[in-house]
Formats: sequence, structure tokens, C-alpha cells
Amino acid sequence: MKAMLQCMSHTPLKGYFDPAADVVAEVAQCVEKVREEIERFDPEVIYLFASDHYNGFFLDLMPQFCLGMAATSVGDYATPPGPLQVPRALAEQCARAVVDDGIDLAFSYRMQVDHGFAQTLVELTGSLDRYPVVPIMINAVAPPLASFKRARQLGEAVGRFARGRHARALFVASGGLSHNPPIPRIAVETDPVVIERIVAGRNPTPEARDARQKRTVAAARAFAAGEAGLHALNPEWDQTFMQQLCARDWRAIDAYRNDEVTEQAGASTHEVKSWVAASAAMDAACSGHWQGRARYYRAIPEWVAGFGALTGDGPPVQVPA
Ligand SMILES: O=C(O)CCc1cccc(O)c1O
Ligand SMILES: [Fe+2]
Repeated sequence: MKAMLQCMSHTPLKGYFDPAADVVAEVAQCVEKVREEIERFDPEVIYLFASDHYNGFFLDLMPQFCLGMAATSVGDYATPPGPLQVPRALAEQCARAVVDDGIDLAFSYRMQVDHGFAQTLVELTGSLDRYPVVPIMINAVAPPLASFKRARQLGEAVGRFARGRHARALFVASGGLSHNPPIPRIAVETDPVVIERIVAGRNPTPEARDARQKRTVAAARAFAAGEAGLHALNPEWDQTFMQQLCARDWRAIDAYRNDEVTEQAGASTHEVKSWVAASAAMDAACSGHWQGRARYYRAIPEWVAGFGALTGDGPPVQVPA
């Protein structure tokens, strides 16, 4: 079996409010290289770990982890709407194996996913349905949140399932790194309209979706202009985290505490649990024989993102003592 790992930040602000042209080009070049690597690798299946932002999952019933047996992109921001190519029988077997492994994950036969899944999938493969994909949602927006350790164990269970099953498996993570876009929090929200939207806001009108997206763009403009309101990006946190993943330092990963992460790097930093799960899946699929490398990082305030990319492939590079 061959396995590959690709972790990348997403940000739907791309194209809506861009940083300087050289930064846009630098990120595009990174995306292009990753896309070429995936094209060459030609995955038989993709296990895609990502977050949702109150577009497919709401507070009427919020799972920590949810595997899609079938999934459709809602088409928010610049992402296309439409079905992902989910191999149903494989997804069912995967869910069974993960549950048997002790992770009580939710599943959906009609999962809706947003830019968290769709942006990265489209940018890295060209479309929503180029390759068979098993989508796995990790709650990163609605506390109480699962721990970093639990995300690692979820990934490990998926990787154990994938091990030996495919000629070529690709593990993809979409999300993070440090950031804090304006996502409502039930604990402090008082506007009944906003509360209703996050409790049961499925399939909003195009006008409501557009208004929400405009608010995000406005918040990004204010953030980039240095106005207070959103939590600062934390490049140091991001780089340390990426180094720990590359070193497969699971002890350090397991030691992250949710409240400290929120405080140090922003509420949406929990999206990096997709990186943890995908890397743990890679680790289990390769029995530890792989090498990770942080290939890109830049804090991009216009995009409200600590934007990073990390790739893993085997066999491991031998480092002389
Ligand atoms: O519309 C939303 O709810 C949030 C959009 C958003 C913005 C910046 C970085 C992200 O990761 C992200 O998801
Ligand atoms: Fe996000």
C-alpha cells in the first residue's frame, strides 16, 4: 500500500478580499504543486477530514465526528454546489471499523458540507467528484469540543481501517491554523435571529447566505486594518504545531488543551484537529513509516488565516545521528 498525506488551511475569503498579489501567487503556487503531486499519486480513495461552519451541522444536533455515506456541497462562497463521489460501501465499512475500534462516530446518509470540505477538495483535485472520497466532519465550532487526543484516535482508527485495503490512499485535512473568523457562539449570542440560524439554519435563502458572507468579508477587512474584534493570528503556535506533527510527537499533540488553544490561537484553531486526525491516519496506515514536512506557512490577516500546508509521504527519510 502507498499512502500520502496533505494538510492545508482553507479560507473562503480567497477572491473576496485578497492580500498582496505576490502572496496570492505564492499560495496558488503551493496549491498547484500539491495538486500535481496528487495527480501523480493518483489516489484510489481520499479520506477527507474537515470542519463545518453552521452550513451542514447545527445545534439542533451536533456530532463531534460525522462520516458521510453520501455527501453534497452546499456551495457557499466560491465553492461549487453538488454531490461528492462517496463510495458508499467503503464508507459503511469504514464507519463500522471505526465504531468497532471504540470511536462512537456519527454518520449521515445525506451529509451537507461547506467550504471546509469543498474548497480544499476542488483546489487539490479539480472538482468535487474527481476521486472517490470518504468525508469526515470534525466539530470545530460548537463547544464542548472533542479533545486533540480524541481527534488523534479517530484518525488512527480510520488509518487502521485503510491500512492494506487500498493500492493508494490519500489522507487530506482541510482547516486551521490559528484563526478566529466571526462565527457565532451560543454561549454569548443574544440576537434571536442568529441563534435560530445556528440552531436550525439548514438551507438558508440565497439572500441570507449572501448577507452572512458579506459580514465575514467586512470582518476580514476590519481585521486586516488592525481593528480589534477578532483574535490575533499566532504564527508561533502554528509553526510549533506543524513541527510537532512532522515529528509525530503524539504526546505533545495529545497534551493540547481546548481552552488554552482557543485562548492562544483563536476559536477556529480547533480546525487543526483535521490535521491531527489525517496525520494520525497516515501514521496508522504506514505503521509510522512516513516523513512529514511543513512546506508552507504565512500568517495572512486578509484571509483571517494562519495559512499552512504540510505533506507526508513514505518511506521515511533517514536522518544521520
Ligand atoms: O463563514 C464562516 O463561517 C467562516 C469562514 C472562514 C474564514 C476564514 C478562515 C476559515 O477557516 C473560515 O472557515
Ligand atoms: Fe474554516
